[in-house]
Amino acid sequence: MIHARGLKKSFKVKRETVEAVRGIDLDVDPGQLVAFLGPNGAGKSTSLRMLTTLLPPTSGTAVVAGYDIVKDPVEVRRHIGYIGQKNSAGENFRVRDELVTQGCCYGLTRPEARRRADEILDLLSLTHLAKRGSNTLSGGQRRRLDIALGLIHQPRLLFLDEPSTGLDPHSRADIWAHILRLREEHDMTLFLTTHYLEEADNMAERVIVVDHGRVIADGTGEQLKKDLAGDHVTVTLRDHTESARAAEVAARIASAAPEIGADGLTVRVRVPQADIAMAELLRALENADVKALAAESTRPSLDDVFLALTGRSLRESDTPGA
Ligand SMILES: Nc1ncnc2c1ncn2[C@@H]1O[C@H](COP(=O)(O)OP(=O)(O)OP(=O)(O)O)[C@@H](O)[C@H]1O
Repeated sequence: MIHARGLKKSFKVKRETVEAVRGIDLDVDPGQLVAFLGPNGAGKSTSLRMLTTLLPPTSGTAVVAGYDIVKDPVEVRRHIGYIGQKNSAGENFRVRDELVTQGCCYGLTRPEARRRADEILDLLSLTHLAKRGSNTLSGGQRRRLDIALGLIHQPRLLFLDEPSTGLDPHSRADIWAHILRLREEHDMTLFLTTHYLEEADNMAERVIVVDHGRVIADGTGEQLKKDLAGDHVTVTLRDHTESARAAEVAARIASAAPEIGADGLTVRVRVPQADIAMAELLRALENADVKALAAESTRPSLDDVFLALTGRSLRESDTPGA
């Protein structure tokens, strides 16, 4: 559904060149739900805008929904939906009229556009709001209308740029319920950007992490966490003089060298499976006469994956892509 090779985009800003996207290779199969995750300025929107033909690439190629983004941009646009960060709905139209107008813009006859508008209103639970002005909708309702507008021509591939940003938790959950429904009931391919780690982790079957305009990780959330961050067990010791011995014991079950805390009272060790390893470690410490006061096991998050890859936390990262 998406095949990109060496996709690059740089912008000239005064005398400087901003390398927003530095060479992205990508293959997305039909039906996948892909989250494109990265800190502010990583190049997510620029990549999306190239794939949706809104921006020409500086170099590289991409075939999207079967058409080349440079040679056949009109065909690409006919076969995809794109929901940008800004509201696409106008201020002064009624919800259903807006959808019908959009349908006509895509070449549907007025009766076809009306029929399609009604289907989509139902799909996005907007039927009861059909006659409302779009400027009277709540943030979540308006976002659903944006998605509806992107679906009027029945694309099989939908790009969403930060679909849930700026919404309250309830509306975010609601948007996600609708996104998942689109995928399940209509077999759509969904490619979305987000910087909400939990959303990417819980909802997407594939997470692509970008940083500084490059893909730095690609896989299921579980795979990335297992391969790149791993489970950890942290033991708090009674006596800091025992930390070296505790680390020695911990090293026997570790998948990486144990870390001793600055105060010498904690030993943190990466393990293949935290629940099994914790019991094993406590037993081994007891056998070695090392007294443990407490033990805690932690499963990694996607933020730990990002930290392992870049040395920075994704939650706090706000670095420009250049
Ligand atoms: N039109 C432009 N002119 C100059 N620089 C730009 C332009 N558009 C984007 N950039 C720069 O390119 C880099 C990537 O921006 P982009 O918007 O793609 O990042 P992003 O990952 O989508 O960030 P965010 O999560 O904040 O939306 C940033 O450094 C940005 O300032």
